[in-house]
Amino acid sequence: MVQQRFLLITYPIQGHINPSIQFAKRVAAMGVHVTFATSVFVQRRMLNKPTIPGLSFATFSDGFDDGYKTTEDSDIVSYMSELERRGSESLRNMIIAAKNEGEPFTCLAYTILLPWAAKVAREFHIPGALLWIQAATVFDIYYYYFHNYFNMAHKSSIELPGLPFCLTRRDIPSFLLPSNIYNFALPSLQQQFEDLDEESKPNVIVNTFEGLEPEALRGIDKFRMIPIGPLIPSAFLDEKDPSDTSFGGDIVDVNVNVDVDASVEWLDSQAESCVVYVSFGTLAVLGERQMEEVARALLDSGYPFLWVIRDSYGKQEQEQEQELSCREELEQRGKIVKWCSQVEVLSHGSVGCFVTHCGWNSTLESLASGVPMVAFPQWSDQGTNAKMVEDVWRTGVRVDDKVNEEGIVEAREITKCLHLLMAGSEKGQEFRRNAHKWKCLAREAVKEGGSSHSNLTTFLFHLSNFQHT
Ligand SMILES: O=c1ccn([C@@H]2O[C@H](COP(=O)(O)OP(=O)(O)O[C@H]3O[C@H](CO)[C@@H](O)[C@H](O)[C@H]3O)[C@@H](O)[C@H]2O)c(=O)[nH]1
Repeated sequence: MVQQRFLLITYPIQGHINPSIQFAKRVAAMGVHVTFATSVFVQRRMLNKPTIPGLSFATFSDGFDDGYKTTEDSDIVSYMSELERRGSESLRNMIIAAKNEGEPFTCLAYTILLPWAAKVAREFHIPGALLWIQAATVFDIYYYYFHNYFNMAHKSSIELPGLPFCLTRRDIPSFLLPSNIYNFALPSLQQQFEDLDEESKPNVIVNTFEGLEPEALRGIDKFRMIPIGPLIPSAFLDEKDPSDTSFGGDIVDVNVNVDVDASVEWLDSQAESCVVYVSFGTLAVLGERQMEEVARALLDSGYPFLWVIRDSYGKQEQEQEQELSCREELEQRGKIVKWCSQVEVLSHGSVGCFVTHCGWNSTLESLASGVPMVAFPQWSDQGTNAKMVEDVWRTGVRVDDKVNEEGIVEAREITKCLHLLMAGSEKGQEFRRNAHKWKCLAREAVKEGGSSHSNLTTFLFHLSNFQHT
């Protein structure tokens, strides 16, 4: 039997690192050797990288080994092309070196925004595998968009083949809307889909599970969609490995003193299901006015809260963090942190609901922990995820983002959503019951013999057969 060796490359941001590092750990636990590669800068800042048999780490330079500080779209566009140039070169070198050492890679797996990795895989005749770290539904929507099924410039809502619900503008990934102002993502995604079109039945490994998105997973015949999620540390899924309590890829600024235990210690002092947990992920930067409205809602609604307010990543050093006007009162009534172990927080018994931007990882982590959500999407795939949270899985309520012409969701709207989930209303109880149901189904999927576990085993088996033929 050929020893399987994966080279897994991931785009250097937290929302991509977490699921891919978890994928690496799962695959390594099945006897595959995995080399996990991402940028020099990000890997230097990763806290507690896992040390498990079969998993090793490699870096490549993206041209910003001392950090990358901008959120300007034009800069990101040039970053992406530099990443492609340097990343492809490094991948080639890694593949050649491994071959020369007699330990050649047998699969090159890559996450989204790195379509050039597929080209390198083809160049060396190594099977490539896309690890799609967003919802299967989002994959389908992009597929239909790039195959000219719809254009939101002329429509206010659409129905797509295989998807059992209608999508309005706010449910569509924001990059596909006429209002989109970012140019860095779409060309890369388009390239990805064009590359997949060249293959006859490409494998797409998806961070979801069968019960969660059955129609989307089967919607497009052209692909073999392989749901293997949720990709969450095993300890939070009741799996066999209780020692796996973190992703192991937290990208924390070494200059920021982060006490990750402080949040859990504070949660320990709170009553059951009474805390509102608030986080908008690792990229979104809420404007000053929006932050004030969230703060007002937390104070007005009266529930204890844990709120993650990160230092804004793109902020220049000379810029001051904007201080909230009611910061002192907030500190008295709840807890504000710069970072926490979100998976630990969500699995804590005192958390009653999650105010989330609906990044795909946060959405899955909340589902797998049985925590109902106030969906507060910002951009990218988050509107689609919010749609499913509210209307498909029915585990939460979405803020009405049409309430204010400036695009600000006002405090009273957020407060209304919080009361709906926290004050024992009939609808809130229904959402809580559903959240519990999805938690059980997520756990079923990943346990031995469950659908995600079996799918991953089968995928690895086919891959090793491929090498024999
Ligand atoms: O204090 C914190 C805050 C976040 N996290 C973790 O960071 C990850 C955040 O991922 P996600 O919820 O997906 O949000 P983003 O960081 O915003 O992710 C980006 O990448 C995702 C995957 O492609 C997309 O779904 C999002 O829209 C995009 O913004 C999750 O695993 C969280 O558990 C922590 O551990 N502690």
